[in-house]
Amino acid sequence: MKRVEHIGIAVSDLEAAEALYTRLLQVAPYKHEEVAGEQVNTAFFRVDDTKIELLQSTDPEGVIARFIAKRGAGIHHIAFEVKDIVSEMERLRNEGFHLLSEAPKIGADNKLVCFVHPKDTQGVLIELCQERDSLI
Ligand SMILES: CC[C@@H](C(=O)O)C(=O)SCCNC(=O)CCNC(=O)[C@H](O)C(C)(C)COP(=O)(O)OP(=O)(O)OC[C@H]1O[C@@H](n2cnc3c(N)ncnc32)[C@H](O)[C@@H]1OP(=O)(O)O
Ligand SMILES: [Co+2]
Repeated sequence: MKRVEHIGIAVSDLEAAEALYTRLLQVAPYKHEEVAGEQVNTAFFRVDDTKIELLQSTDPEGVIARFIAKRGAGIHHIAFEVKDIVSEMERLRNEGFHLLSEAPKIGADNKLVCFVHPKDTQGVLIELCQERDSLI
């Protein structure tokens, strides 16, 4: 794993959360993107060499909506950048971690992503991500 690529934060009102993080970080979001496959709208802020990813559900039954219903808004996942997501997935499977997809999925910001079940990681949802342009 190379570094923390982003921290995902589940929010119920993206516009209000964006305004708040803009005030907090003193920087505007550099990007908005809908990821239909994950049923989310996102806004991204740069913080040094990492990012904050705000996530609002586009579906009342989506994972972000369910997370907020159960736990309230807040930190949803930590994403680690990896060099080769397929081999990292294989390594983690061999280590006994339960991955939430068989293969990498399309994420936001030009990434391939996959998730490790929070039950295997002390209650923290972990995302792996790899830049799509850097595919090996
Ligand atoms: C924008 C695209 C991409 C990117 O490029 O960065 C993203 O970040 S997408 C982010 C949204 N997508 C995902 O999170 C996909 C992976 N997540 C899942 O598949 C599910 O959320 C889950 C982790 C498998 C949980 O789903 P499910 O089992 O259906 O939900 P429950 O609500 O029943 O929860 C079961 C259990 O797990 C706890 N939980 C749920 N989410 C989290 C979380 N983020 N962190 C920690 N724990 C979590 C939940 O509280 C339940 O616990 P118990 O109540 O104790 O059973
Ligand atoms: Co993410």
